[in-house]
Amino acid sequence: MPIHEIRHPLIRHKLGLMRRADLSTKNFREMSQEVAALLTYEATKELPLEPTLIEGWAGPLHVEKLAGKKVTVVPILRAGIGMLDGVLSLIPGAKVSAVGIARNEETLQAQTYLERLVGQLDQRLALIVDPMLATGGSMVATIDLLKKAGCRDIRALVLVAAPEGIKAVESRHPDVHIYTASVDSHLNEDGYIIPGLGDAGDRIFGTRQKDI
Ligand SMILES: O=P(O)(O)OC[C@H]1O[C@H](OP(=O)(O)OP(=O)(O)O)[C@H](O)[C@@H]1O
Ligand SMILES: O=c1cc[nH]c(=O)[nH]1
Ligand SMILES: [Mg+2]
Repeated sequence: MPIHEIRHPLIRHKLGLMRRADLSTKNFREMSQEVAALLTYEATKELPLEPTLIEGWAGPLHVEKLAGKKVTVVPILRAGIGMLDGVLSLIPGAKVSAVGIARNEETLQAQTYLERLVGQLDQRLALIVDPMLATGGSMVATIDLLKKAGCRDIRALVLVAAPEGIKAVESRHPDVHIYTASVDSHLNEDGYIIPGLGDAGDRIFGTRQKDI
């Protein structure tokens, strides 16, 4: 099942606060990072481990370490930056590949303006971060770029997902697992998620919020 709605009490509580229209920019930013960290915990639950021999305080000892692919975090600019540090708080050694995509407000088409993929993506697990999965256009475009660069193990972390966006990702990229704090009801006529969070980029960057 490629969609994972993480119904952890801490996530439910924080997301409930984030839905408040009067939440300050500071608190919205902090909670975006906190929920991102909690989603990271879930998205990495099945990562393989391997035994390694270390010198412990009482002598040689077998412990476990992460095996296999290293991680690249892929924030979709701008709003994805609001989740980046939350992921890095748990995976501090990860590489970061930035993708800049802006949704045209009239057509809702995703337009790519930056592609800065680093490292050997064919040997890495990519964790895409973006607060909102609405029509799915931005996420599908990002996955297209990563696959073109050879990446085969891709997971998406989003704060809120609309059924329309989930369907779009599932039909184009059924191998990509989506981890979200909430599957919301639907999109409104302007392509905003209901109940959603409003314009996540504006709330994270403190810019004007569109009248929706
Ligand atoms: O699923 P979609 O219909 O593509 O919509 C979701 C995208 O829209 C928002 O970004 P926006 O284009 O507003 O850019 P910003 O992050 O620079 O604010 C959001 O952060 C997603 O990237
Ligand atoms: O609800 C939405 C949809 C797209 N982008 C946002 O920031 N919010
Ligand atoms: Mg925005």
